[in-house]
Amino acid sequence: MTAQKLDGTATAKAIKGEVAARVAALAAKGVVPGLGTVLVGDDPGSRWYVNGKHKDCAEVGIASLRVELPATATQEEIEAAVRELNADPACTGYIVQLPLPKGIDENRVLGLIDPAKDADGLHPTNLGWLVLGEDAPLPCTPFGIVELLRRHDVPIAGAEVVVVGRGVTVGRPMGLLLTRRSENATVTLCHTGTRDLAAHVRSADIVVAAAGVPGIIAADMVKPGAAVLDVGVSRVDGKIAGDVADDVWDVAGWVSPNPGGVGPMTRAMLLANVVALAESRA
Ligand SMILES: Nc1nc(=O)c2c([nH]1)NC[C@@H]1CN(c3ccc(C(=O)N[C@@H](CCC(=O)O)C(=O)O)cc3)C=[N+]21
Repeated sequence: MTAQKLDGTATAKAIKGEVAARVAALAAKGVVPGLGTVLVGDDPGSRWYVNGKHKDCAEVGIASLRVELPATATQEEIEAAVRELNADPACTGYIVQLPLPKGIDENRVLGLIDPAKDADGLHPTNLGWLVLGEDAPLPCTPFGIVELLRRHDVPIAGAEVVVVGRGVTVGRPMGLLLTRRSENATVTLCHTGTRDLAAHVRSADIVVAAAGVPGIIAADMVKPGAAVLDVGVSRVDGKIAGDVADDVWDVAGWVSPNPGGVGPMTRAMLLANVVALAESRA
């Protein structure tokens, strides 16, 4: 094991400390930020994530509001929950836990979130602000990946980055974020239609693996010394399997473990987004 660990657990803890200090400064002005969550159905994984978010809030002094709907909830019922949080002054920002049950129009629900309360940064308006280079809540996972790299002094400016996966929560916004002037990376966005994935990955100084295919990034695809971020979350025999094969640690310069890498950073940036929304309103 030669690669250095991109320690998401420790970095998230540091960020939570910074968020707690910002929450305390807001409290001095009489402002208590509140994070809302909308959980539909009883998927144990989703429930586990949402519980974690409320635990994180308690740790840093953010109030939390929990909305739960049964798996049988209709489009109208979910939309009503969103409207209620939009109107609730105690709710600074909120998330609708994805995925929503089959048959629900997810994009319609996301589109109804007040962009000024979009803790996930996934509202079309906020994705648009990202394209335009204006300040707005950032999608938590890409935001967390940038912070994880920065705080481990991995050079980003001028780096060749290969992102594997074009999903809306990770891959697509990751490319937008890293190509901003402030990050200045060169990004190649690979996906299932990419003809020669290995050739692309081999040229990368930074690899963001968000395909959701266990072990898709093999050691012989990685440039020696590269930074490899493992975003994939698959379950194999009840255990979390990332997109990055174990022997990549022998070749890479940095690797984010999974668990303990990008996941805790995603959670920390959600808190950072909520406190930033509260600050901009205070
Ligand atoms: N609206 C919405 N926003 C999200 O941010 C969102 C979502 N929906 N749906 C599901 C995905 C998944 N996600 C994770 C967050 C933290 C960990 C995490 O902290 N994992 C730990 C432990 C993993 C374990 O042991 O199960 C780790 O990586 O160390 C993982 C996955 C957020 N998501």
